Amino acid sequence: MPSRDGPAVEVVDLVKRYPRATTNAVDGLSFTVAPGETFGLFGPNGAGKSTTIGILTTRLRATGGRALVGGVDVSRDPVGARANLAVVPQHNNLDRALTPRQNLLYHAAYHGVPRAEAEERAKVLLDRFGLTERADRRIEAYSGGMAQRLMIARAWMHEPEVLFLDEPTNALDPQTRLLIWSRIREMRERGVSIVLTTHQMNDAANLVDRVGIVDHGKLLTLDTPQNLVRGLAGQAILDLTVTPTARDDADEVVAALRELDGVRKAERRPLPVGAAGAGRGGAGRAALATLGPGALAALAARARANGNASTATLAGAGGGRIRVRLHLATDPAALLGPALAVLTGRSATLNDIHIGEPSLEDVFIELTGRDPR
Ligand SMILES: Nc1ncnc2c1ncn2[C@@H]1O[C@H](COP(=O)(O)OP(=O)(O)OP(=O)(O)O)[C@@H](O)[C@H]1O
Repeated sequence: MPSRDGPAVEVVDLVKRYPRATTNAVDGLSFTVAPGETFGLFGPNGAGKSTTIGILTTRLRATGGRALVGGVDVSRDPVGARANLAVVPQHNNLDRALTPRQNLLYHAAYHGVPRAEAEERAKVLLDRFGLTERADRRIEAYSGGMAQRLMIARAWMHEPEVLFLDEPTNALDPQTRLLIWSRIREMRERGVSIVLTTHQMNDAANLVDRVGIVDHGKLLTLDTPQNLVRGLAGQAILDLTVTPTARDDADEVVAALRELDGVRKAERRPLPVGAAGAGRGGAGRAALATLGPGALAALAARARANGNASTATLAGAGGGRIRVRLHLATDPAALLGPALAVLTGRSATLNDIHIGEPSLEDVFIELTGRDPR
């Protein structure tokens, strides 16, 4: 990577208003990306992420403010800025008149990469992205995932200082997603600065150094994923999968759990996929520990010894399950007994317990709300 003082990307009070729009799509955005940093720009649909990337990659002109890539002002010197960057846009913009290999070579030629070097790079990249077999066939035959792999390989052909990835894993199957995240990780390890948008925040959480969350064109927060998660009031999460009795009301079960000391918030969550199996886990990436049926039985025994000798059952119940997430301001272990006592008192069945930490997605929801845009 070229060594240069100063940030890889600098955005200062950036504003974009589209013609005839009544509000700004980007509304006074400021952030910097350090050399070698992987920066996640997250936000709900319509938050202004693609517009910001459009300006930084010279596809769009800003209405106000400043944006520099590799130290070059994108509106004063778009050609100079383009030499420093590559972009993988949200929509396929491959040249269908060319084969995949030709797409790579054409891109390299545009950026002045000598022919022999370009051919060697194309060979290596086609291989790394699993595209060698189809390298010389027409693009129309490509699936969405293959096109996406090719666009990332193409972006890498001139080894840019800054790589912009706009939803690089959107609408891809899990295998392609894994491959793409691992190639992005390799680019990061080689010192390239990366700006990426994604709605797959928990996938990206281990990859990004810092995250800026935007909404309505404004920056809501900017920090490392660890600090963002730590800053979420309620340090830990206790997920309970519960089957209330047929005569009980699910919302009242949640309300009763909410009353417990140390519970900051209690909410219904969707049941994890596969939750029909007794004792199955599945709180997703946030989960740190699952207590199996043995541990649950021990807890039940403890609750009974404490005088709650009613009819709580553990694991194995049929329908009517609900998932309750307790956000705690206290140690989750200290809440297990009282939570179990509440359920025992209502003759509810406790099917599964997960102790976890909030995820980046929890931070995102907390900041931007639950309503779809
Ligand atoms: N070409 C355009 N003309 C007018 N308005 C636009 C145009 N492109 C985007 N917008 C508007 O600008 C705002 C920001 O859109 P943008 O595409 O930047 O959001 P985003 O965060 O990238 O969303 P998504 O996650 O859906 O890709 C939205 O209100 C959108 O409707």
